[in-house]
Amino acid sequence: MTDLPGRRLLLVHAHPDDESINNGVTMARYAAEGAHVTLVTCTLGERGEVIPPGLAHLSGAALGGHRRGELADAMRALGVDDFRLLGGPGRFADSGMMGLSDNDDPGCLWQADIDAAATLLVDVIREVRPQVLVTYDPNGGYGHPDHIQAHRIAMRAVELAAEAGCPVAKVYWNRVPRSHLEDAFARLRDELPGLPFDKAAEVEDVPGVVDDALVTTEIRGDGTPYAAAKAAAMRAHATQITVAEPYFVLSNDLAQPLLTTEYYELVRGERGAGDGRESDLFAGVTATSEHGVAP
Ligand SMILES: CC(=O)N[C@H]1[C@@H](O[C@@H]2[C@H](O)[C@H](O)[C@@H](O)[C@H](O)[C@H]2O)O[C@H](CO)[C@@H](O)[C@@H]1O
Ligand SMILES: [Zn+2]
Repeated sequence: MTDLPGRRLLLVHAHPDDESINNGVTMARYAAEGAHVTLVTCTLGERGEVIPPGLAHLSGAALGGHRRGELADAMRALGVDDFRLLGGPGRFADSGMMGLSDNDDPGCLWQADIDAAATLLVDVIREVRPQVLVTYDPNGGYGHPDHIQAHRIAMRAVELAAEAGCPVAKVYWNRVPRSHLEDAFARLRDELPGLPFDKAAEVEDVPGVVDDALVTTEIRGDGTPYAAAKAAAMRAHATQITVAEPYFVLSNDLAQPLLTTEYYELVRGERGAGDGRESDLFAGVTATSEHGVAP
């Protein structure tokens, strides 16, 4: 694998928009630094709600196709050109929110066989040979069936890839430290009267919120072009997200902070040297002949 850029990052997400919300700064930074960034999205989000009234007619396959276009626009904003749908467009349907009858759709991600879906992701790992993989925690951040399955598929694919001689050196889960969110929500509540939003979400509504001690790594984007890139990528997902920096809402119209520092928990692999949190997902990834960072 000598023709690949040195550093290779793979992100596994459930729907178009999750990548920008969770990792927009991270993806933009590493793409700008010349790393190879690969996004795998598991569904097209065809069971999502639609915010703009002018697009309210979109549903099902039409919405899925439209969100595929939003994803391409978001990737352009982040400078990422390798973005794929797991198993190809429409292979796995959006499962809907937990508890809905949509979850019983035999073609939806929630009903997918984990090993079969993970094998599709192993094909990507064999091709790209990422040193680092990012996905959700076991609860998918907030309990959405597709997020939970994306976690299960990604973690199983890492196991299968290692057995096949394609180890992923470091695996991270998306996280947000509670204390940071509490400060950000305090500011949001103060500023809410001047915002184009009526209500604020709660700290516990934010996917992946955990005690600070669990957060091993932070990728800072404040004061960099990567923060603006993230906001532009989130705006590209206009059916799902309305941005009024430094805040945004989903279709539930509950305002939450648009985070320009992104946080992670290292769950597999060795932390980089030094005290405190890592500031680089590739910290400690040693150059090797096959999978490491090129010397
Ligand atoms: C961020 C995310 O994962 N969005 C999912 C989610 O969408 C939410 C859902 O429609 C909910 O009913 C709304 O209240 C909330 O505002 C939405 O963010 O679930 C959708 C259906 O599975 C999915 O398409 C969307 O990407
Ligand atoms: Zn999602």
